[in-house]
Amino acid sequence: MTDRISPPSSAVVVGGGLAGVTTALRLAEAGLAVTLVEGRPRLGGLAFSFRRGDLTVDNGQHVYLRCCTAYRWFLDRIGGTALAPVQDRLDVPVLDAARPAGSRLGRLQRTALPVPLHLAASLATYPHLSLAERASVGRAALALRGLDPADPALDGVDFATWLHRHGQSPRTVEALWDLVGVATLNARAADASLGLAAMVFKTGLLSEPGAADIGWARVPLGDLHDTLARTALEAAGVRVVTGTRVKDVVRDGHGRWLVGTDAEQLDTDTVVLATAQRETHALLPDGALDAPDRLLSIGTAPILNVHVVYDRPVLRRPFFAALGSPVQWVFDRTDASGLTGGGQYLALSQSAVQDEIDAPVAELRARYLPELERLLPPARTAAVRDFFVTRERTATFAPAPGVGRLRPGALTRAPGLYLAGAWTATGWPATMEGAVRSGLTAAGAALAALGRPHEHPLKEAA
Ligand SMILES: Cc1cc2nc3c(=O)[nH]c(=O)nc-3n(C[C@H](O)[C@H](O)[C@H](O)COP(=O)(O)OP(=O)(O)OC[C@H]3O[C@@H](n4cnc5c(N)ncnc54)[C@H](O)[C@@H]3O)c2cc1C
Repeated sequence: MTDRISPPSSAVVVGGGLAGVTTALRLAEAGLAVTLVEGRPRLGGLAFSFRRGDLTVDNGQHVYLRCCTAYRWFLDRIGGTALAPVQDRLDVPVLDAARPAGSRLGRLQRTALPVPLHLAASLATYPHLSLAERASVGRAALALRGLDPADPALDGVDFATWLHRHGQSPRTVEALWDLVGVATLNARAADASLGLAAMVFKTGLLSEPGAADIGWARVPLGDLHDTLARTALEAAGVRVVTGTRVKDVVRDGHGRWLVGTDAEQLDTDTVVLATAQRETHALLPDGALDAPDRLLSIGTAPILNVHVVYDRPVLRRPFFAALGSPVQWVFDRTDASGLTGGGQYLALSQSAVQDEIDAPVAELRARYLPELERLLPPARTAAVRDFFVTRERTATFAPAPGVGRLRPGALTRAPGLYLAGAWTATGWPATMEGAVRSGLTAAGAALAALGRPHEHPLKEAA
C-alpha cells in the first residue's frame, strides 16, 4: 500500500503592497504554494519609486520609527535593514519661521534616560513653547500614558477635544502635537480619533526611550519594496504575477476558491485580499462580512509631495520640520535619488492637505518656493533646476473619530478568505507598520485554519 500524498495547500494573495508581500512571504515560508497577484507593474503599493529623467523619485517621503517592529522585521526579512537605517537618537530640528524677530531653530531630542525622563530635557528647552506651555505638555503626556488606545470609547472622541481638556493651548497643538500627529496620522488633532492618537504618542514617545528614533530609506523606496521584496518572494518560492488585476473571487461547489484574472483562473484553498478598502469591497464575495458597506464608510486622506531640485546645496541637515509656514517636513533626497552635478534635491512632505491636493503646479510653485527661501537662506541665491509634485489623493485611510468600529479584522465569515491592508483593524494608523502587521495577522489566521505550525515573528505578539 502506498501513502497518499496530499497536494500542498495553496494560497492566492491579491495585492502586492507591503501587506500582500508580507502575507505571501509568511504563507510560503510555512510551505504553501503561493501566487501573489498585483495589478500594477511593480510591487510596493503606496510606497514606490519612479524615474524622472536621471532621477529616481519616491511617490512620497516615508519614515518609520524604531518602535515599528513589524516594518523592521520586514526590512530584515528582505535584506533591506542597512538601506533604511534608524538615527542613533531621536533628533528633529524644528524651524519656526513665524517669529517677528526672525526664524528660530529648536530640537526635539531624547536622552538615554528612562521614559518619560528621556524627553524631559528637550521639552524643558524647546524654544517654540512658553515655560507654562512646556509644563502643560508634560502633564498631558503623563495623562496620555494612562489611556488604553484599544478602549472603544476613545475611538469616538477627537484628539483636539482631549488636548483642550488637558490644558493644551492652540500653540502647543500647533508646535508639538500636530507637528508629530499630522505626519504620523495624516490628520490634524481635530480630525483624528483619540484612540489612534493615543496609540501613536504612547507607543512612539512613551513606551521606550528609543521608540521614536526615526528611520528612512537612503535608497529609492522601490529598491526595497519592489526589487528586494521580489527577490525575497521568489527565493521563498512565491509565484509573483505583476501587471495583472484580479477581477473576481468566487467559491466553487467544492469549497475551493477561484480567483479570476484576464489571463487565468487560479484554483486555491486560501485567498488573502491585501487590497485597499474600496477594491476589497468590490472583490468580496456575498456574505463574507456582516456589514460589507462599512468598508465604504472608511474615508481617505491625501498626501502631497513637493519636489525641488536646486543647482547647489541649500540645506545641511538630512531633514527638518517647519512651524509658522505651509511647509511641513523637508527631506534631502539628493543621494537617494541619484542626483549628480553638485545640486540638491529636496522633497517636502505635506500631509492632510485636503485644500491643496488638487492645486495647479504653478500655484504650488508660487506658494512653496518663496517659503523655502524664507526657511533656508541659501535657497535665495540658488537656481531651481526642477520643480514637480506627486499627489496621492488616497494616501491613507482617514483616522477620523469612529473609524475604529469600521475596520474589519483579518477573519471573514467565508472559510479560507482573509483580509489584510493598513486599513484593517491593526490598532495602528495607515502606516508601513500597520500594513506589515496586517499581513502577519492574516497569514497567521490562514495558517492556523489550515493547522500549519507557525510562529509570530514579533516578540511582543508571541
Ligand atoms: C505619499 C505617502 C506618504 C506616506 N508616508 C508614510 C510614512 O512616512 N510612514 C509610513 O509608515 N507610512 C506612510 N504612508 C502610508 C503607507 O505607504 C501605507 O500605509 C502602506 O504602504 C499601505 O500598504 P498596503 O499593502 O496596506 O496597501 P497598498 O500599498 O495600497 O497595496 C495594495 C495593492 O493592491 C493592489 N491592487 C488593488 N486592487 C487589485 C486587484 N484587483 N488585483 C491586483 N492588485 C490589486 C494595488 O495596486 C496595490 O499595489 C504614506 C503613504 C503615501 C501615499
